[in-house]
Amino acid sequence: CVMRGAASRIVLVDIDEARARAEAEDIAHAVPFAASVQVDAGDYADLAGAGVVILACGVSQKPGETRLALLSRNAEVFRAVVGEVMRHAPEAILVIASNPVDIMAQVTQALSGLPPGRVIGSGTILDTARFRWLLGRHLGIAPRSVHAYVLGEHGDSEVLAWSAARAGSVSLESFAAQMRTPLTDAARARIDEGVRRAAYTIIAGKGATWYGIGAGLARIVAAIAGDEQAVLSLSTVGNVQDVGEVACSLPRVLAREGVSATLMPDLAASEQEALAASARLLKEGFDSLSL
Ligand SMILES: NC(=O)C1=CN([C@@H]2O[C@H](COP(=O)(O)OP(=O)(O)OC[C@H]3O[C@@H](n4cnc5c(N)ncnc54)[C@H](O)[C@@H]3O)[C@@H](O)[C@H]2O)C=CC1
Ligand SMILES: CC(=O)C(=O)O
Repeated sequence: CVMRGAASRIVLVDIDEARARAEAEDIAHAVPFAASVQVDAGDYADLAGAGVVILACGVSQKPGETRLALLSRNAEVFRAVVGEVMRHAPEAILVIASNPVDIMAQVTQALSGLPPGRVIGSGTILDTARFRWLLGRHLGIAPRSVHAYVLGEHGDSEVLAWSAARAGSVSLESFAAQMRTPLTDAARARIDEGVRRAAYTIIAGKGATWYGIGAGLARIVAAIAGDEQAVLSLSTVGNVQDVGEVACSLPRVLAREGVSATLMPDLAASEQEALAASARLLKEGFDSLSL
């Protein structure tokens, strides 16, 4: 957020106050090279007047651990945190990053009582970035010119929407024919694995993922602050594939008031089935909690 000037003031609140102070100071040292942002550590009262509150607290995956395995521990953390945030920043849009992010977004919506469009899980914004990056590298074009989305869970059951993907303005099949860059089954499988397993690989190597999600969260904040009507793959509560009320990612329109609309891509039948299965898994996860 500092590097792209997505906010005028950032307050870090953490149960570990020494860590919050240290992170705030370290980040503040980037300010002279970036945007004029005031960065401090604080407590919940310092969130008063915030336009956006990002919830990234709780536990994270150990190497090999799934995101879903964090559910009961992070639901416990959110029971304590969401009430404090609502008490001090009732007007804020809540952006959720903690995993399993889709279920944590639904937990937050239930605990806060906010309208679904004002509680936004970062969902597959990061997986979509990974997909665009890998596709762009394979096709030899800039990731920004790849229009492709990952849908459903931010996790093992996620769905890469190959049939709706576009390179520039054309389908992947047309791109392959025009540019002589075949997208073989083996290449698709490699890209799928690279997207789906990215967090496991990075966590095995360095313990956590930081930069991709940081950039994704800053993109979300910028779209809200700039009232952009940007289309991003985000997780909010709604009925998906007739599964019932569940939070999972679809391309959503995001602006100052939060998510205002959802754009269901044209999917192949197998992708629709995979999306329904992913949504069912997330709903079962949420239903297993007693809030
Ligand atoms: N949605 C996504 O794409 C991504 C999600 N994540 C998730 O974000 C979460 C945080 O990850 P990291 O920053 O790597 O973990 P971390 O362990 O470095 O930070 C978590 C922080 O939460 C704080 N915390 C714990 N309980 C708290 C409470 N009750 N009140 C206030 N603060 C509390 C801890 O003191 C710690 O500083 C994890 O659940 C992780 O899985 C991480 C990367 C990407
Ligand atoms: C940790 C995580 O959820 C990710 O990097 O995708």
